[in-house]
Amino acid sequence: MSLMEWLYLVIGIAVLALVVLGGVLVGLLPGRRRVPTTPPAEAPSDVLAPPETGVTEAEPGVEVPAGTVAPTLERPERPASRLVRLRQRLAGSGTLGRGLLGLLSRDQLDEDTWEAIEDLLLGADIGVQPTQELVERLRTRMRVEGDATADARSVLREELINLVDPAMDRALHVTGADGNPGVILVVGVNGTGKTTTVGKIARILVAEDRSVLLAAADTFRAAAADQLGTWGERVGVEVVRGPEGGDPASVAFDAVKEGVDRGIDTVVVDTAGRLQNKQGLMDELGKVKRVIEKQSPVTEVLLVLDATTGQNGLIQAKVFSEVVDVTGIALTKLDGSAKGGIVVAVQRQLGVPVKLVGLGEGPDDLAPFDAAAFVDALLG
Ligand SMILES: Nc1nc2c(ncn2[C@@H]2O[C@H](COP(=O)(O)OP(=O)(O)OP(=O)(O)O)[C@@H](O)[C@H]2O)c(=O)[nH]1
Repeated sequence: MSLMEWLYLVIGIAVLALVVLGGVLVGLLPGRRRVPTTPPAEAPSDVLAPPETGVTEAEPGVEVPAGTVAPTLERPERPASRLVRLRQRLAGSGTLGRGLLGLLSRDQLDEDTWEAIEDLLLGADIGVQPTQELVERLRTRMRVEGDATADARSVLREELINLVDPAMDRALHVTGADGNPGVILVVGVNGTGKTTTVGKIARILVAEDRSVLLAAADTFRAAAADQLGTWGERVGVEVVRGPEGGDPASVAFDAVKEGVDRGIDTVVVDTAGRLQNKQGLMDELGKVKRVIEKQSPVTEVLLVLDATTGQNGLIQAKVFSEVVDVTGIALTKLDGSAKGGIVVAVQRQLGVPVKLVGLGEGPDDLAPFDAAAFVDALLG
């Protein structure tokens, strides 16, 4: 190779080296790093993927605060079957029936037997007058229908049902006229189970798909309003209440007004039952009723009576029936009384039908009263 050829070769290699070196240097300059035109396939999905925290994805537009649990409302039992379910709760049920049947089935219905029958009836709190009437009817029928045909059980059943009076209107008047709410005014001596009964009535109405509002017009006892609040909460029923010691009539008025404005089906008003004097009670209950009726008529005045208080309870109940026009009786704690005859006595003395019976402390242990089902429970 000639000298000139060697020279060209060296120059060529030098130029090539310079080009390569220049390219490398340009590539290393800051701010000029090449951005790929196609982003890595995973990059966008990394941004949208839910964080791996185990939190459930929220629905768009729906806020779910952490730890929130939707309140579950209870579905109360429908009232139709309650008396049958509760029949074994009638304290001493069967004892009276078995005792009477045993005596009536004797071969000889002598005077001693009739006296024993009378004693049994009186002991069950049926009352003197109804006992005499019943014994008279039984005597006649057993004599006329004779030994051969008389079935002591069916005779006794029929006569007891007659005594309880199946013809009485026992429907609870819960519906108002002209689109107004029905208004149930609940009265009675404190401690008879009045507030509890108001709560149980609310459940009966809810079970029948009616809208309900409760009025805590027993402003005398603050706990009564709280108690009602708890009953209401369980079935989604609101309670209108006022300040402790406030005017009961004003609470009742507000509740019924709200009932009218909101198109509520039934407003149930709980009242205080202090019995310090008849005039005071008359003034208070009279005012409550008058004030309610500026909004809408009272459709039912329900007197709550404790079955375990016997004659004493009846005397107290009578005071209420003189003060306010009672249209029905709720007889509570019949499960704690062996004297089912009180049903007859109370109807006779007050002249109004027993419409509901309390047969326990459970929330659905209040049943519509039915004469035949009651007598069947008594007969066991
Ligand atoms: N065993 C039984 N207990 C009942 C019945 N009805 C109510 N009670 C109980 O009687 C107690 C008194 O009931 P309350 O409703 O607080 O009495 P109240 O008459 O409202 O008293 P005030 O609110 O002061 O008027 C409570 O322990 C009730 O659970 C029932 O039918 N059977």
